[in-house]
Amino acid sequence: MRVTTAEEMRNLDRETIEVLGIPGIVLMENAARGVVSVIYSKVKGNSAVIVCGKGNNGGDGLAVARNLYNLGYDVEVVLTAEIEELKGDAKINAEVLSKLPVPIHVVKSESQLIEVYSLLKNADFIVDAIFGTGLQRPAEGFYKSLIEVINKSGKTVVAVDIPSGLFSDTGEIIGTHVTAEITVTFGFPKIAHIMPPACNYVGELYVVDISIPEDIPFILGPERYLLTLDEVAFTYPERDVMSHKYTFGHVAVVGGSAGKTGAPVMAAEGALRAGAGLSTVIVPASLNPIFETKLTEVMSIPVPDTSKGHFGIEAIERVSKIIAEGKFSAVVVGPGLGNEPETFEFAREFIRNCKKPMVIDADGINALAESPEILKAKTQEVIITPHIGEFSRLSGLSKEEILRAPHEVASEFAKEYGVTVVLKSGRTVVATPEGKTYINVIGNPGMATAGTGDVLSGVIGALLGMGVEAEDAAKFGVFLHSLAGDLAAEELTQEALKACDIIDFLPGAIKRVKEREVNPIRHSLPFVTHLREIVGA
Ligand SMILES: NC(=O)C1=CN([C@@H]2O[C@H](COP(=O)(O)OP(=O)(O)OC[C@H]3O[C@@H](n4cnc5c(N)ncnc54)[C@H](O)[C@@H]3O)[C@@H](O)[C@H]2O)[C@@H](O)CC1
Ligand SMILES: [K+]
Repeated sequence: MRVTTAEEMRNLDRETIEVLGIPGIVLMENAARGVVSVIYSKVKGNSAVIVCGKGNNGGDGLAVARNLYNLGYDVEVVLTAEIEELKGDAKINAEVLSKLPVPIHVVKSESQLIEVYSLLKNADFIVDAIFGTGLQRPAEGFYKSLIEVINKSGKTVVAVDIPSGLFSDTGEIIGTHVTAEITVTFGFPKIAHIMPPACNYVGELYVVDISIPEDIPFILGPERYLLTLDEVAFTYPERDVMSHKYTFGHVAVVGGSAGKTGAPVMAAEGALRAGAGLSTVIVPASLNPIFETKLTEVMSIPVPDTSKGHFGIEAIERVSKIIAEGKFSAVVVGPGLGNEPETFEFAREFIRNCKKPMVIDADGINALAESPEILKAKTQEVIITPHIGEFSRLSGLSKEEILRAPHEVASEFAKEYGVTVVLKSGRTVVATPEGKTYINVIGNPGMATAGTGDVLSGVIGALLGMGVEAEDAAKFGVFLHSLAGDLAAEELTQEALKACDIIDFLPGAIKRVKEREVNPIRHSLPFVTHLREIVGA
């Protein structure tokens, strides 16, 4: 499913009305009835105050008021303009409502906010329809105070489209805004619904199909999607009776250094659990006895090292030869490599030489920071999996610049360097060399613990090793890893979760993904859908 900006949504609304010929008032009614159906099934109480602004978001609110009234709710409306000042569909809805016994309090000045506060205090819940996608600047003066009064009331707030004061196009907070328990949005989620910190104030997100088709070719602008199971094009291959281990690929993990022997092990075991037929770690020889002790199914190939327990330049030729001549179908380079200058030189040269599909992670990425152009010369499938700090070193952007719009910076980098980027954070973004982005909304903060990135690199490596294209391997790998993290947290708590648990819960995640029925009807989501249902996890 698309994730849109306010302008893209306006274009979609306009085209649906003008080209398809669905009247705006129908879209507004669909929107309002979607909000009401969420209220009906999710919100306790039967008295509501609907706070309406003077644009179409307010128009939605007025239609919500009528629909709630029709269901028997006790409804009062606060409207920030005279009915005569409204326009178009919002005005029609205000005129209709004014003929019903629903009190409409016109409130335009701060002095009236005491009265508003007592109205709110007497209601069971509030519907916030002050601003939607039309917010142009931070809420100030009267509007700022109105929003503060809503927040101070302590009542359950259902936001229409977006909590008023949040700006649709960014996860950044631009000013005072409503904090909602539930947000019901229309058509498609907006960036603010998905990206932090704004998404923290949205509450439970529902998306209503208001009759705007997803595939209208006239949405220009960057292709930005939620990472949903439907977007994940990959399905595991059937395991034929005559399958053998090489049928499912052989992943090589190049990494490890003194003090960091766990990282390649987690990557290699993650790869096996994600379905790889074979998995081998290629490690500094002086550490090999440790690997031999730790590993059971995973094999190890020791390579002469600096004798201080990390790879140096003398290992370049040997490792390159092992990879070139071995039956490896994918390579993961980076887990636990360490950051010695000679190790970085090893990593750069190895990456330059390697012709197999590869995942570059951790210190493999740090090694590229001084010469990222190495990536441009790669012709095979390449996926880089930086966290924010690694991406900052690689791209030269500050962490603040990255966090402002991770989907945009990841997309720019992927296009410029021709690689698939998995930019890891609480909202991991997969960006393709064509510039498409997929934002992951599953997973949990319990996964912010050492080693989870190593597991992810192994999972993605396994998929690449099965011959899956980089984009699908990255998307499916991120999805599966997050789902395993959620299943692990459910059983073990977020606090206790550690990286190896994700490996242990991969089987459950694979089972869930395989069990999910693929519905033959495209976009066959119900009329009103919770974010989690959309994602399919
Ligand atoms: N046909 C459509 O376009 C549809 C629109 N829908 C609703 O319409 C909304 C968008 O409506 P609008 O474009 O009318 O915009 P909004 O209703 O979001 O708000 C715009 C109004 O607030 C004013 N405004 C903006 N920022 C302000 C600020 N900081 N301080 C004070 N005033 C400010 C604007 O001048 C305008 O009057 C969507 O969020 C959605 O709720 C839905 O009804 C579905 C169909
Ligand atoms: K709103």
